[in-house]
Amino acid sequence: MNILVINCGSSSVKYQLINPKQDNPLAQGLIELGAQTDHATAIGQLLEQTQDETIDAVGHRVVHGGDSFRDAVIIDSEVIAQIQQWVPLAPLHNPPALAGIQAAQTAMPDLPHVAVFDTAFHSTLPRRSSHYAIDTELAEKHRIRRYGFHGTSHQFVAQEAARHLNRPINELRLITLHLGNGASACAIEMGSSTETSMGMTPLEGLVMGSRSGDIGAGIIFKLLRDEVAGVDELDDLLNRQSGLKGLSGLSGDLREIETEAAAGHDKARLSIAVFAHRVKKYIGAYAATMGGLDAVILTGGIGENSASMRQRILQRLEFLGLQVDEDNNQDARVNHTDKVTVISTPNSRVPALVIKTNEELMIARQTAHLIAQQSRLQVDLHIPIAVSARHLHLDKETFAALFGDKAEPTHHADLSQPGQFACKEKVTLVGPRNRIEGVRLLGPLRNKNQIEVSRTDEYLLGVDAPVRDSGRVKGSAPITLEGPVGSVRLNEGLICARRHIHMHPDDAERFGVEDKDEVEVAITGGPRDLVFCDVLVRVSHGYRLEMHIDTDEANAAELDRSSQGSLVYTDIEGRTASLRNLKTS
Ligand SMILES: Nc1ncnc2c1ncn2[C@@H]1O[C@H](COP(=O)(O)OP(=O)(O)O)[C@@H](O)[C@H]1O
Ligand SMILES: CC(=O)OP(=O)(O)O
Ligand SMILES: [Mg+2]
Repeated sequence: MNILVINCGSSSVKYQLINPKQDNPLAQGLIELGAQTDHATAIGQLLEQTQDETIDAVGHRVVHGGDSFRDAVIIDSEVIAQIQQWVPLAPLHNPPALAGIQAAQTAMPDLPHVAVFDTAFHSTLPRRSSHYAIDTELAEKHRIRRYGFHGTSHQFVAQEAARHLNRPINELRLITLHLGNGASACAIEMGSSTETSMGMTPLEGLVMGSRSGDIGAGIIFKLLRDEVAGVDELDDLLNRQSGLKGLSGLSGDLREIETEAAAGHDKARLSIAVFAHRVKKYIGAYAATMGGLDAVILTGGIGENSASMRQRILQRLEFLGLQVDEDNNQDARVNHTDKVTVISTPNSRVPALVIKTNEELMIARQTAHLIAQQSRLQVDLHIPIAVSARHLHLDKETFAALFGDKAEPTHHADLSQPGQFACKEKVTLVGPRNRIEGVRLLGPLRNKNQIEVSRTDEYLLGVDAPVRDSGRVKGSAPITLEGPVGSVRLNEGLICARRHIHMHPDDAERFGVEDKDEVEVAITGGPRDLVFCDVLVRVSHGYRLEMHIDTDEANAAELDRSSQGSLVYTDIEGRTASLRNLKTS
């Protein structure tokens, strides 16, 4: 699937055509806007430049989605109206995004268009970090709270860092520093944003190219009262004439400032010092709010490219367990193929990583995921559910000991999985506390004994058997079996079977899952609906679509024999999407 990703700014339209399964884009470009080139003209040019490739969907970067969106959405008129609402809080970013969406929808009316929001990743901010300390009713009425931005980038580099460190993201406390023209820091605990330096608008927090970042609110009153500037002038002053640009008096481009600083320009030096100091301050703050730190990640044009700025930011953080290797820092180079470089010493307890961000790839992934999910909605997602009562599989030797040397398993009834059948033979399970009689054998015989009971059965028997995938009986619970001819004491073999779904490869393709995936299945439409998590998918040409659960699980959901569930998809990055739709019947 090829996704056209559009990032519309006030002065340019940036685009990339991406196959989300590949690191490098199929095409990319930047079209300057001007007197002759409005958004519609730019989109026209962009389509000419990509005409050799197919486009399956369009992903748009939208900076401010406020609290209206927690995830990417397919754009419709309602979504556009919502984005419009947040224009006053992102005057630099949302109007060009809306103009871009409108132009792209006009030019490509038959394609799905998806909005991916900078704010979405920060929808997990806890109350303590999203609230400003002002009157809560006033804040609520005017939707004044901290939303945070650059979420796509923070999330992308956090995932890359976890992959590089070979640690599950839900074990990590990360600080990600997106340092570009806009700059923000983020504290990420267990994969979720818990603090970030931008607030209600992208003006807050770190020093930026032309934005002031944090300043005392009193400064604004003073400038207004002294009539130094009106409201619009102040807006321009803080958004466009401050930050590195305001401090240095030169420009917002760090490269130029670094050149001048090296030549002795005092204000250029000051601007670098203030920038680095502010970032360091946030690192300390976030290490404290998270109660520790497992890695620091630098990204964005400055984070990826300026070794001297990285050095200033990270020096003297040994007390946090972070020690920079200056040679590695100087040599660090990242690109879309070699995304990650470690710049800390081997002994540094907290690694420091430079990571090439890729907001466009992240937008393409989320767009593709949403489109795939939509198309799955069109297909039949029902899964028949079979409730397994307690039963057992035996090996030849145990069968002979229980039923006699000459005996063979006798066919009673076919089971739904091809080749499997229920036998006439039954045994008694003997536990330390109680016996359970009449437990049916399933055929054909196997090479390992496996006795599958429910938790309730375990309590009755007085044993504690592990939850296991079928076939994994090593180290499982012991049990005694009694048959008509003899009894056998097994040292292992008793399990509580892990819930699973048998699928033919065609089903797996239709559901978009693979062998050994873990999925969730929602049971809806009944009197005791629930979602089964940790359901194992087992794919084989020999299987027929069916979910197997035990009697306890079926009772908990008040299921009868003809019940069906529906898959709740687990997406590429392991978060759960809300596709729990269909009902049992
Ligand atoms: N080699 C470099 N050395 C220092 N700064 C750099 C270098 N390359 C890019 N930058 C800085 O990165 C910033 C732009 O970051 P970028 O992430 O591209 O911006 P945007 O937020 O517009 O996407 C500018 O301040 C630029 O000076
Ligand atoms: C939110 C924001 O500041 O974005 P950018 O860095 O693209 O200006
Ligand atoms: Mg940026």
